[in-house]
Amino acid sequence: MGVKICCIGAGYVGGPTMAVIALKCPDIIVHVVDISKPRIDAWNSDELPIYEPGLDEVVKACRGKNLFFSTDVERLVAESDIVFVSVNTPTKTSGLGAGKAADLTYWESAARMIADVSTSDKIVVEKSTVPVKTAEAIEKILTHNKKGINFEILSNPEFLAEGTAMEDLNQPDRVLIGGRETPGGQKAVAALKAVYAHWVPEENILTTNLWSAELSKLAANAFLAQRISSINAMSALCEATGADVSEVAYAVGKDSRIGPKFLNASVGFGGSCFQKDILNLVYICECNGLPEVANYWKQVVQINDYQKDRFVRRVVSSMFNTVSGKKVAVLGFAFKKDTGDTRETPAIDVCHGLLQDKALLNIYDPQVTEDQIKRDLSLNKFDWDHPHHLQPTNPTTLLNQVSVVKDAYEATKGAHGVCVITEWDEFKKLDYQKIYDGMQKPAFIFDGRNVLNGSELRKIGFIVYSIGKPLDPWVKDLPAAIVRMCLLWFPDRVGDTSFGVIGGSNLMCEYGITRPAIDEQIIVSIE
Ligand SMILES: NC(=O)c1ccc[n+]([C@@H]2O[C@H](COP(=O)([O-])OP(=O)(O)OC[C@H]3O[C@@H](n4cnc5c(N)ncnc54)[C@H](O)[C@@H]3O)[C@@H](O)[C@H]2O)c1
Ligand SMILES: O=c1ccn([C@@H]2O[C@H](COP(=O)(O)OP(=O)(O)O[C@H]3O[C@H](CO)[C@@H](O)[C@H](O)[C@H]3O)[C@@H](O)[C@H]2O)c(=O)[nH]1
Repeated sequence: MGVKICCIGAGYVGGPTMAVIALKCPDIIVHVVDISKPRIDAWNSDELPIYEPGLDEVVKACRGKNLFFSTDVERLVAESDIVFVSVNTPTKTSGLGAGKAADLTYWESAARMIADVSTSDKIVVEKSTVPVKTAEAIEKILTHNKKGINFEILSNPEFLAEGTAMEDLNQPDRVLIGGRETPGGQKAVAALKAVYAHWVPEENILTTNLWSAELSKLAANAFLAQRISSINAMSALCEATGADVSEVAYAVGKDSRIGPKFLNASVGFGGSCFQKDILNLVYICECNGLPEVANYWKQVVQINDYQKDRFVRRVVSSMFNTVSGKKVAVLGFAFKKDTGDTRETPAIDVCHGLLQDKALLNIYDPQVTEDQIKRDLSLNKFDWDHPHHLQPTNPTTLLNQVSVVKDAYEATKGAHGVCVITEWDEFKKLDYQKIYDGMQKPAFIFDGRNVLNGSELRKIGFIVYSIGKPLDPWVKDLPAAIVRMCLLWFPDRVGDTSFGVIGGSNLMCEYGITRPAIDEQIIVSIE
């Protein structure tokens, strides 16, 4: 038998990554360990803890042969040659760097445990996404008890995307391994390279120094998210000008220097990585005395927040500036299709926005459970990224306004509006005539993913809003009416471009409304 691998953290990264290593390297024994017993039990059952196309088959093929899931963390770490660490690295919620910096509590406790239980030399691999220079701190922890054991630390960030994890792992664009430029460091790099070389072509295995590898992970996510924020920023301009964001994205992406990928305008990016990693990058820039660089990347997250907020405001303003007591169907809750993962999904912010305007939500997602949805709507920002059993919940009465239902037809029945938040394929194939017939009129559809055929829906009778597409006359005329009314209310502020009106529930000029209160929630500035 070859080397023994142990991976600490049986999550979205640890589980699939180790399953593929086990599949491709029958000579290697792979143990995946976790502090969460329910998670390990699920990995050992027929109902895996995560949904990822193609994962079941690989786990079933290897489990019990050279792939094992266990809570016997210390023993299995002690017995291994290579230890991957793939634990949570959430955003700090308090103290220095709160709201930005990475919280390395779980990483540090894993490193201390490795140092304490080890009786033989080990290669310790950073699989979690960590701030650049983390390896230096980890090295100090690993060597603190001076037992004469040699630890070599490597950075081997993971680039898989959820929903396509198995393809990404089978045929990675690249595998990145960073190590110390010492003979010991280079030997460790070669050992890890030999594992991936079982199936990844040599030219796709990149080796760098430790800091380049750590930073490349944050940089790659920042670049990807930046493309989405760029096209989303354009989507707002498209709506203001009559351009179509899909046409713009196609035309821009045809430039081979730019390329077509990651230019789909959306209600906003979600997922456990982009926001967290960019905030982490921002913090690192600030700590290194680079506020201009920090502000540049911060804007990617700010545009994303703006996009989610803009979507909610469109929904509310289109539906006569109030959704109070109205049923709104939310189709999709996962942060993207083909995953049951809801971490940092834009659905959470959209639902919160609508709930605060007193909407009654009927939520349906093919892969997300009612418990998960209600939990997500009750969690404070950033608390989702802790091991499940350590997440603090925050009971909220807003949940009284939420129903989670079993299919899209049930969700839309009797609804005033439908919001498509996740691009699940099944939403493209629904019988929209049937949905229209069952809804209140006028019936609204807000397509946050541009997956529906707007002109077909308009023929049925829907009022349609699609991100970054020419606006339906109904949607378009509303803000204009509000501006006109505002000019009457505040004639002294004409020409003051900093001035705007809220989209609060009492505002709809052509429906006999009262003068609105002004607050920071500006939706229309008066030009
Ligand atoms: N999800 C992704 O697509 C993705 C992709 C690339 C990188 N990453 C990074 O990989 C890391 C893990 O992400 P994830 O999505 O797999 O998280 P996850 O929450 O799904 O899994 C982490 C697991 O680690 C376990 N854990 C925490 N502390 C532990 C400890 N001391 N000992 C044993 N187990 C412990 C938790 O119980 C949990 O099951 C993060 O740093 C993340 O940023 C994630
Ligand atoms: O054109 C696009 C592409 C994506 N998204 C959204 O962006 C988010 C993230 O999507 P994606 O990147 O496909 O999924 P993740 O699983 O979050 O993967 C990202 O984050 C991982 C964790 O770090 C990295 O490993 C991956 O390389 C990186 O793609 C999702 O909400 C998508 O809907 C868009 O809105 N428009």
